[in-house]
Amino acid sequence: MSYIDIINVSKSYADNQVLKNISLSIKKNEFVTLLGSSGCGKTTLLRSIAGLGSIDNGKIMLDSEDITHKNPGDRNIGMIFQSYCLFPTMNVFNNVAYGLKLKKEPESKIKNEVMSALESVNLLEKVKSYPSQLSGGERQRVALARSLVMKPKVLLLDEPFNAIDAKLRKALQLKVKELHKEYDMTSIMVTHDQDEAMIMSDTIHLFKDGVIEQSGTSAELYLTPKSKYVASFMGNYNVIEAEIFSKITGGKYSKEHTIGLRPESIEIHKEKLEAKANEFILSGVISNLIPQGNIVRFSVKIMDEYVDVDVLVDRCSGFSIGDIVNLKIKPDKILYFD
Ligand SMILES: Nc1ncnc2c1ncn2[C@@H]1O[C@H](COP(=O)(O)OP(=O)(O)OP(=O)(O)O)[C@@H](O)[C@H]1O
Repeated sequence: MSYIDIINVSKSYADNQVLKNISLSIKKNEFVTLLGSSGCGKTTLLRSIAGLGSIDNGKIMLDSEDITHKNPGDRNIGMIFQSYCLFPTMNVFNNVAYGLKLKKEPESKIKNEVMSALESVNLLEKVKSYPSQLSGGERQRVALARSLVMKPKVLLLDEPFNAIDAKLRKALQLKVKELHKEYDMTSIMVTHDQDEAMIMSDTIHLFKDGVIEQSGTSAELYLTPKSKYVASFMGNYNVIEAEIFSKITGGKYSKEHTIGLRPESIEIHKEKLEAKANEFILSGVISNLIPQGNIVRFSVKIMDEYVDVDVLVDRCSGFSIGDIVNLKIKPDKILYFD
């Protein structure tokens, strides 16, 4: 049973059609990400759900109610933007209390709710500070508390961690997930960062030019991408045209296909290998080694092509640039795209 239904939603700005008949369903308490490259329509859809932008066609349902034409203030939806949007002349307490004051809630209730929201985001000690006295991460947490205090049914997050450094970003991502559960919310986040989408989401909707290219869990999108586009977006797939794959493997692949290989699914060996049934053993030369945290990415030149292979950092001793190596590719690791 879905909680939010986006039904055949379309939107154009002049002759630029930004949303092309989008439909998707979101369950209660789900954490959903709208993922895609810049300009593909994610924010336009998020703003339509919030009521901050109109749509040309279609319907938006929330908890079985048609909210397509409802005022933003009547939707019980909270929104957090990349740019925080805090009031610079108000201290943290008053920024967070703003919405409750507008609703003319009693003073004692406002105080309790604000302090409890600030406690949730670990900011009690900054209650009297002004936005200019806070770091980017602290400002974003104030923005989060300001939304939480209104106890929205739905929380919308538009690239909320963009302006925050990598370490704090991780901590805030986990905090938001924790609060999403604690406040019993349904959350929809827009991002162009696939790692962030994979860390946070129950379901990812990957957009491409105003349509949803694929929806699923992060594992589904990563392991079974339905197209070359999804594979390139979700991971660091080697995407190889059939003609070239036929050339380097000596096999025969239909020209209509493109081959996808995940770098971590390819084995790399210094010693000579015997190919078992349907396996490929390809010889090449290491042209580059790029450390990437817990893995090292090897770029291996085979004829005129480069294939990326990921190896755990503690398994790469003994390999150097210029070494001749053998790659083993198992048949069940090969993906075929039309
Ligand atoms: N108010 C507007 N008037 C005209 N065109 C607009 C308006 N808002 C957005 N657009 C255009 O609509 C397209 C989609 O914009 P949108 O902000 O939804 O993309 P996005 O996927 O969220 O991108 P980004 O990640 O860069 O924010 C873009 O081509 C953008 O220039």
